Amino acid sequence: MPRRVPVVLVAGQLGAGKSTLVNHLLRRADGVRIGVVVNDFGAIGIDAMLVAGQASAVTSLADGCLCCTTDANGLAALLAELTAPAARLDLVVVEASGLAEPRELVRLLLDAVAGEARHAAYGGLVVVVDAVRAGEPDPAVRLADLVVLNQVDRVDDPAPLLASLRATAPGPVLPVVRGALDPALLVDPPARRGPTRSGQLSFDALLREDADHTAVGHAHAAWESVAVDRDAPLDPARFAAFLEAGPAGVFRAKGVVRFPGAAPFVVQTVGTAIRVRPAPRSVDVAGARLVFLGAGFDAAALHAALDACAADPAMSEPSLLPVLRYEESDRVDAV
Ligand SMILES: Nc1nc2c(ncn2[C@@H]2O[C@H](COP(=O)(O)OP(=O)(O)OP(=O)(O)O)[C@@H](O)[C@H]2O)c(=O)[nH]1
Repeated sequence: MPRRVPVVLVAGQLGAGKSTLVNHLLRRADGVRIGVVVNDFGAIGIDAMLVAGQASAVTSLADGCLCCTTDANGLAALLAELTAPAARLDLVVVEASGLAEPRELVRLLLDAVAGEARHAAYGGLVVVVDAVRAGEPDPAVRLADLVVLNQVDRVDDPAPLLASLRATAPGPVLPVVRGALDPALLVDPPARRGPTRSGQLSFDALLREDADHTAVGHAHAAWESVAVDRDAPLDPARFAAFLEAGPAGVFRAKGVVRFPGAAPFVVQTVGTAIRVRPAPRSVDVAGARLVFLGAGFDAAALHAALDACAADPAMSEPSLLPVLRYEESDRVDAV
Protein backbone atom coordinates (compact mmCIF):
# COMPACT_ATOMS: atom_id res chain seq x y z
CA MET A 1 0.00 0.00 0.00
CA PRO A 2 1.28 3.50 -0.71
CA ARG A 3 2.38 5.68 2.16
CA ARG A 4 1.35 9.28 2.68
CA VAL A 5 3.58 11.85 1.06
CA PRO A 6 4.56 14.76 3.33
CA VAL A 7 3.92 18.24 1.95
CA VAL A 8 6.30 20.82 3.37
CA LEU A 9 5.62 24.56 3.14
CA VAL A 10 8.70 26.77 2.77
CA ALA A 11 8.01 30.38 3.70
CA GLY A 12 10.10 33.41 4.62
CA GLN A 13 10.58 37.04 3.82
CA LEU A 14 11.68 38.28 0.39
CA GLY A 15 15.24 37.26 -0.34
CA ALA A 16 15.59 35.11 2.81
CA GLY A 17 16.77 32.17 0.72
CA LYS A 18 13.66 30.07 0.04
CA SER A 19 14.57 29.28 -3.57
CA THR A 20 18.15 28.53 -2.56
CA LEU A 21 16.87 26.06 0.04
CA VAL A 22 14.48 24.36 -2.36
CA ASN A 23 17.23 24.05 -4.95
CA HIS A 24 19.51 22.55 -2.32
CA LEU A 25 16.86 19.94 -1.53
CA LEU A 26 16.58 19.09 -5.22
CA ARG A 27 20.32 18.80 -5.71
CA ARG A 28 20.91 16.77 -2.57
CA ALA A 29 17.80 14.66 -2.89
CA ASP A 30 19.91 11.51 -2.50
CA GLY A 31 17.23 9.17 -3.76
CA VAL A 32 14.32 11.13 -2.29
CA ARG A 33 11.97 12.01 -5.15
CA ILE A 34 10.81 15.58 -4.64
CA GLY A 35 7.98 17.45 -6.30
CA VAL A 36 8.07 21.24 -6.10
CA VAL A 37 5.23 23.71 -6.27
CA VAL A 38 6.36 27.25 -7.05
CA ASN A 39 4.59 30.46 -7.89
CA ASP A 40 6.36 30.88 -11.20
CA PHE A 41 9.20 29.48 -13.23
CA GLY A 42 11.72 32.08 -12.11
CA ALA A 43 15.13 31.18 -10.76
CA ILE A 44 13.83 28.06 -9.06
CA GLY A 45 12.37 26.65 -12.25
CA ILE A 46 15.53 27.07 -14.23
CA ASP A 47 17.62 25.48 -11.51
CA ALA A 48 15.12 22.71 -11.07
CA MET A 49 15.26 21.93 -14.77
CA LEU A 50 19.02 21.66 -14.51
CA VAL A 51 18.57 18.96 -11.91
CA ALA A 52 15.62 17.44 -13.70
CA GLY A 53 17.03 13.97 -13.20
CA GLN A 54 16.34 14.30 -9.49
CA ALA A 55 13.23 16.42 -9.50
CA SER A 56 10.32 14.30 -10.50
CA ALA A 57 7.66 16.93 -10.78
CA VAL A 58 8.09 20.65 -11.09
CA THR A 59 5.01 22.63 -11.67
CA SER A 60 3.41 25.96 -10.97
CA LEU A 61 -0.06 26.93 -9.88
CA ALA A 62 -2.04 27.94 -12.93
CA ASP A 63 -3.26 31.12 -11.30
CA GLY A 64 0.17 32.30 -10.17
CA CYS A 65 0.45 33.55 -6.64
CA LEU A 66 -0.35 30.89 -4.06
CA CYS A 67 -1.38 33.43 -1.46
CA CYS A 68 -4.04 34.74 -3.83
CA THR A 69 -5.85 31.43 -4.03
CA THR A 70 -9.20 32.20 -2.49
CA ASP A 71 -10.50 28.68 -2.29
CA ALA A 72 -8.42 25.63 -1.57
CA ASN A 73 -9.41 23.82 -4.77
CA GLY A 74 -6.42 24.76 -6.92
CA LEU A 75 -3.85 23.74 -4.34
CA ALA A 76 -5.75 20.68 -3.17
CA ALA A 77 -6.09 19.33 -6.72
CA LEU A 78 -2.44 19.94 -7.43
CA LEU A 79 -1.35 18.26 -4.21
CA ALA A 80 -3.71 15.37 -4.87
CA GLU A 81 -1.99 14.87 -8.20
CA LEU A 82 1.56 15.20 -6.88
CA THR A 83 1.02 12.91 -3.90
CA ALA A 84 -0.95 10.24 -5.77
CA PRO A 85 0.90 6.90 -5.87
CA ALA A 86 1.20 7.23 -9.65
CA ALA A 87 3.48 10.27 -9.23
CA ARG A 88 5.88 8.14 -7.12
CA LEU A 89 7.11 11.13 -5.13
CA ASP A 90 8.47 10.92 -1.57
CA LEU A 91 8.14 14.59 -0.68
CA VAL A 92 6.35 17.67 -2.01
CA VAL A 93 7.71 21.13 -1.25
CA VAL A 94 5.55 24.21 -1.70
CA GLU A 95 7.62 27.35 -1.95
CA ALA A 96 5.49 30.25 -0.83
CA SER A 97 5.93 33.65 -2.38
CA GLY A 98 7.73 36.07 -0.07
CA LEU A 99 4.39 37.86 0.30
CA ALA A 100 2.33 34.80 1.15
CA GLU A 101 0.59 34.63 4.52
CA PRO A 102 1.98 31.48 6.17
CA ARG A 103 -0.99 30.99 8.50
CA GLU A 104 -3.33 30.93 5.50
CA LEU A 105 -1.03 28.54 3.65
CA VAL A 106 -1.01 26.13 6.57
CA ARG A 107 -4.81 26.25 6.65
CA LEU A 108 -5.01 25.57 2.90
CA LEU A 109 -2.64 22.63 3.27
CA LEU A 110 -4.50 21.13 6.22
CA ASP A 111 -7.79 21.46 4.31
CA ALA A 112 -6.22 19.77 1.28
CA VAL A 113 -4.84 16.92 3.41
CA ALA A 114 -8.22 16.42 5.10
CA GLY A 115 -10.03 16.49 1.76
CA GLU A 116 -8.99 15.94 -1.80
CA ALA A 117 -5.27 15.26 -1.31
CA ARG A 118 -5.90 11.99 0.51
CA HIS A 119 -2.40 10.61 0.01
CA ALA A 120 -0.78 13.77 1.39
CA ALA A 121 0.32 14.39 4.97
CA TYR A 122 1.12 17.68 6.66
CA GLY A 123 4.92 17.88 6.42
CA GLY A 124 5.50 21.08 8.37
CA LEU A 125 5.99 24.81 7.94
CA VAL A 126 9.64 25.65 7.36
CA VAL A 127 10.41 29.35 7.76
CA VAL A 128 13.65 30.65 6.25
CA VAL A 129 15.17 33.61 8.08
CA ASP A 130 17.96 35.74 6.65
CA ALA A 131 20.65 36.10 9.34
CA VAL A 132 21.63 39.53 8.06
CA ARG A 133 18.13 40.90 8.45
CA ALA A 134 17.09 38.84 11.46
CA GLY A 135 16.78 42.11 13.38
CA GLU A 136 13.52 42.64 11.48
CA PRO A 137 11.67 39.69 13.01
CA ASP A 138 9.49 37.61 10.72
CA PRO A 139 6.19 36.96 12.56
CA ALA A 140 6.00 33.58 10.79
CA VAL A 141 8.77 32.36 13.11
CA ARG A 142 6.15 31.95 15.83
CA LEU A 143 4.20 29.50 13.64
CA ALA A 144 7.16 27.59 12.24
CA ASP A 145 7.62 23.87 12.83
CA LEU A 146 11.24 24.44 11.77
CA VAL A 147 13.19 27.69 11.43
CA VAL A 148 16.14 27.68 9.05
CA LEU A 149 18.52 30.52 9.93
CA ASN A 150 20.08 31.07 6.52
CA GLN A 151 23.06 33.14 5.35
CA VAL A 152 24.97 32.66 8.60
CA ASP A 153 28.16 33.07 6.53
CA ARG A 154 27.28 36.75 6.26
CA VAL A 155 27.32 37.50 10.01
CA ASP A 156 30.30 37.46 12.37
CA ASP A 157 28.63 35.60 15.20
CA PRO A 158 25.25 33.90 14.66
CA ALA A 159 25.06 32.71 18.31
CA PRO A 160 22.99 35.63 19.70
CA LEU A 161 20.59 35.38 16.75
CA LEU A 162 20.22 31.66 17.29
CA ALA A 163 19.53 32.18 20.98
CA SER A 164 16.88 34.81 20.36
CA LEU A 165 15.17 32.74 17.63
CA ARG A 166 15.22 29.67 19.87
CA ALA A 167 13.49 31.72 22.55
CA THR A 168 10.75 32.73 20.08
CA ALA A 169 10.23 29.75 17.80
CA PRO A 170 8.11 26.82 18.99
CA GLY A 171 10.22 24.30 17.06
CA PRO A 172 13.93 23.81 16.34
CA VAL A 173 16.16 26.45 14.74
CA LEU A 174 18.86 25.22 12.37
CA PRO A 175 21.68 27.55 11.25
CA VAL A 176 22.65 26.97 7.60
CA VAL A 177 24.55 28.41 4.66
CA ARG A 178 22.89 28.46 1.24
CA GLY A 179 19.80 26.66 2.46
CA ALA A 180 21.70 23.45 3.15
CA LEU A 181 18.82 21.56 4.73
CA ASP A 182 19.03 17.75 4.69
CA PRO A 183 15.96 16.20 3.00
CA ALA A 184 16.25 13.35 5.53
CA LEU A 185 15.10 15.74 8.26
CA LEU A 186 11.88 16.31 6.30
CA VAL A 187 11.12 12.77 5.15
CA ASP A 188 12.33 9.24 5.81
CA PRO A 189 14.63 7.97 3.09
CA PRO A 190 12.64 5.78 0.72
CA ALA A 191 12.70 2.06 1.37
CA ARG A 192 13.34 1.31 -2.29
CA ARG A 193 16.91 2.59 -1.97
CA GLY A 194 18.13 -0.45 -0.06
CA PRO A 195 18.78 -3.48 -2.25
CA THR A 196 17.32 -6.00 0.18
CA ARG A 197 14.39 -3.98 1.43
CA SER A 198 10.95 -4.48 0.11
CA GLY A 199 7.95 -2.48 1.17
CA GLN A 200 8.25 -0.85 4.55
CA LEU A 201 11.45 0.11 6.22
CA SER A 202 11.71 -1.77 9.51
CA PHE A 203 11.92 0.24 12.70
CA ASP A 204 15.53 -0.86 13.24
CA ALA A 205 16.38 0.18 9.71
CA LEU A 206 14.80 3.56 10.38
CA LEU A 207 16.96 3.97 13.46
CA ARG A 208 20.02 2.99 11.48
CA GLU A 209 19.17 5.46 8.71
CA ASP A 210 18.93 8.28 11.22
CA ALA A 211 22.21 7.34 12.85
CA ASP A 212 23.84 7.31 9.43
CA HIS A 213 22.53 10.73 8.60
CA THR A 214 23.70 12.31 11.81
CA ALA A 215 27.07 10.59 11.82
CA VAL A 216 28.14 11.30 8.28
CA GLY A 217 29.70 14.70 7.87
CA HIS A 218 28.20 16.06 4.68
CA ALA A 219 27.17 19.33 3.16
CA HIS A 220 24.01 19.69 5.22
CA ALA A 221 23.51 21.55 8.47
CA ALA A 222 23.72 19.20 11.45
CA TRP A 223 20.50 17.89 12.89
CA GLU A 224 20.12 15.33 15.60
CA SER A 225 18.01 12.33 16.38
CA VAL A 226 17.28 10.71 19.70
CA ALA A 227 15.91 7.20 20.03
CA VAL A 228 13.86 6.33 23.07
CA ASP A 229 12.88 2.83 24.20
CA ARG A 230 10.47 2.01 27.00
CA ASP A 231 9.50 -1.44 28.24
CA ALA A 232 6.28 -0.43 29.99
CA PRO A 233 3.06 0.81 28.34
CA LEU A 234 2.29 4.53 28.29
CA ASP A 235 -0.74 6.36 29.56
CA PRO A 236 -2.76 7.62 26.55
CA ALA A 237 -3.74 10.97 28.10
CA ARG A 238 -0.23 11.74 29.35
CA PHE A 239 1.37 10.73 26.06
CA ALA A 240 -1.13 12.77 24.02
CA ALA A 241 -0.45 15.80 26.24
CA PHE A 242 3.31 15.29 25.78
CA LEU A 243 2.93 15.28 21.98
CA GLU A 244 0.49 18.18 21.99
CA ALA A 245 2.96 20.29 23.97
CA GLY A 246 5.52 19.77 21.18
CA PRO A 247 8.77 18.65 22.86
CA ALA A 248 11.40 21.42 22.64
CA GLY A 249 13.72 21.23 19.64
CA VAL A 250 11.80 18.39 17.97
CA PHE A 251 10.70 18.83 14.35
CA ARG A 252 9.21 15.40 13.87
CA ALA A 253 8.86 12.11 15.69
CA LYS A 254 7.93 8.61 14.67
CA GLY A 255 7.63 5.23 16.27
CA VAL A 256 5.44 2.62 17.87
CA VAL A 257 3.70 2.92 21.22
CA ARG A 258 1.64 0.54 23.34
CA PHE A 259 -1.06 1.55 25.79
CA PRO A 260 -2.43 -0.78 28.50
CA GLY A 261 -4.91 -3.34 27.19
CA ALA A 262 -4.53 -2.34 23.53
CA ALA A 263 -2.58 -3.38 20.44
CA PRO A 264 0.33 -1.09 19.50
CA PHE A 265 -0.07 2.11 17.50
CA VAL A 266 2.22 3.80 14.99
CA VAL A 267 2.69 7.46 15.90
CA GLN A 268 4.05 10.20 13.66
CA THR A 269 4.28 13.91 14.40
CA VAL A 270 5.43 17.05 12.64
CA GLY A 271 5.42 19.98 15.01
CA THR A 272 2.17 19.55 16.88
CA ALA A 273 0.43 17.79 13.98
CA ILE A 274 -0.11 14.24 15.25
CA ARG A 275 -1.12 11.09 13.37
CA VAL A 276 -1.71 7.66 14.86
CA ARG A 277 -2.90 4.39 13.41
CA PRO A 278 -2.91 0.75 14.51
CA ALA A 279 0.52 -0.79 13.96
CA PRO A 280 0.88 -3.55 11.38
CA ARG A 281 0.83 -7.05 12.90
CA SER A 282 4.53 -7.45 12.14
CA VAL A 283 5.44 -4.58 14.47
CA ASP A 284 5.35 -5.16 18.21
CA VAL A 285 6.59 -3.24 21.21
CA ALA A 286 6.23 -3.73 24.98
CA GLY A 287 6.11 0.00 25.74
CA ALA A 288 7.42 2.55 23.27
CA ARG A 289 10.09 2.84 20.60
CA LEU A 290 10.30 6.38 19.29
CA VAL A 291 12.75 8.48 17.33
CA PHE A 292 12.79 12.26 17.64
CA LEU A 293 14.40 14.37 14.90
CA GLY A 294 15.32 18.00 15.36
CA ALA A 295 18.03 20.33 16.56
CA GLY A 296 19.14 21.78 19.86
CA PHE A 297 17.03 19.51 21.98
CA ASP A 298 17.64 18.44 25.50
CA ALA A 299 17.76 14.63 25.35
CA ALA A 300 17.65 14.27 29.14
CA ALA A 301 14.48 16.38 29.32
CA LEU A 302 12.95 14.32 26.53
CA HIS A 303 13.67 11.07 28.37
CA ALA A 304 12.29 12.51 31.59
CA ALA A 305 9.12 13.72 29.85
CA LEU A 306 8.56 10.24 28.42
CA ASP A 307 9.18 8.66 31.82
CA ALA A 308 6.38 10.85 33.10
CA CYS A 309 4.08 9.34 30.43
CA ALA A 310 4.27 5.84 31.97
CA ALA A 311 0.90 4.29 32.59
CA ASP A 312 -0.31 3.96 36.15
CA PRO A 313 -0.25 0.20 36.93
CA ALA A 314 -3.27 0.59 39.18
CA MET A 315 -5.39 1.78 36.26
CA SER A 316 -5.79 -1.31 34.11
CA GLU A 317 -7.28 0.09 30.91
CA PRO A 318 -7.27 3.87 30.63
CA SER A 319 -9.37 5.42 27.88
CA LEU A 320 -7.68 5.57 24.48
CA LEU A 321 -9.75 8.57 23.42
CA PRO A 322 -7.00 11.19 23.94
CA VAL A 323 -4.92 9.30 21.36
CA LEU A 324 -7.68 8.01 19.07
CA ARG A 325 -8.74 11.57 18.24
CA TYR A 326 -5.56 11.67 16.13
CA GLU A 327 -6.26 8.40 14.36
CA GLU A 328 -6.14 8.74 10.61
CA SER A 329 -8.43 6.82 8.36
CA ASP A 330 -7.12 3.59 6.90
CA ARG A 331 -7.30 5.05 3.40
CA VAL A 332 -3.54 4.71 3.06
CA ASP A 333 -0.65 3.09 4.85
CA ALA A 334 1.24 5.78 6.75
CA VAL A 335 4.69 4.50 7.58
N1 LIG B 1 26.07 34.64 1.14
C1 LIG B 1 24.94 33.96 1.07
N2 LIG B 1 24.03 34.26 0.13
C2 LIG B 1 22.88 33.54 0.08
C3 LIG B 1 22.64 32.49 0.98
N3 LIG B 1 21.42 31.96 0.71
C4 LIG B 1 20.92 32.65 -0.35
N4 LIG B 1 21.81 33.60 -0.75
C5 LIG B 1 21.61 34.58 -1.81
O1 LIG B 1 20.56 35.45 -1.39
C6 LIG B 1 19.76 35.85 -2.50
C7 LIG B 1 18.29 35.53 -2.22
O2 LIG B 1 18.12 34.14 -2.18
P1 LIG B 1 16.79 33.44 -2.76
O3 LIG B 1 16.93 31.99 -2.52
O4 LIG B 1 16.49 33.90 -4.12
O5 LIG B 1 15.74 34.05 -1.77
P2 LIG B 1 14.15 33.89 -1.80
O6 LIG B 1 13.69 33.86 -0.39
O7 LIG B 1 13.75 32.75 -2.65
O8 LIG B 1 13.74 35.23 -2.48
P3 LIG B 1 12.27 35.70 -3.02
O9 LIG B 1 11.80 34.59 -3.92
O10 LIG B 1 12.58 36.96 -3.74
O11 LIG B 1 11.42 35.92 -1.85
C8 LIG B 1 20.32 35.10 -3.72
O12 LIG B 1 21.19 35.98 -4.39
C9 LIG B 1 21.09 33.95 -3.10
O13 LIG B 1 22.16 33.52 -3.92
C10 LIG B 1 23.63 32.20 1.99
O14 LIG B 1 23.48 31.33 2.86
N5 LIG B 1 24.75 32.97 1.99
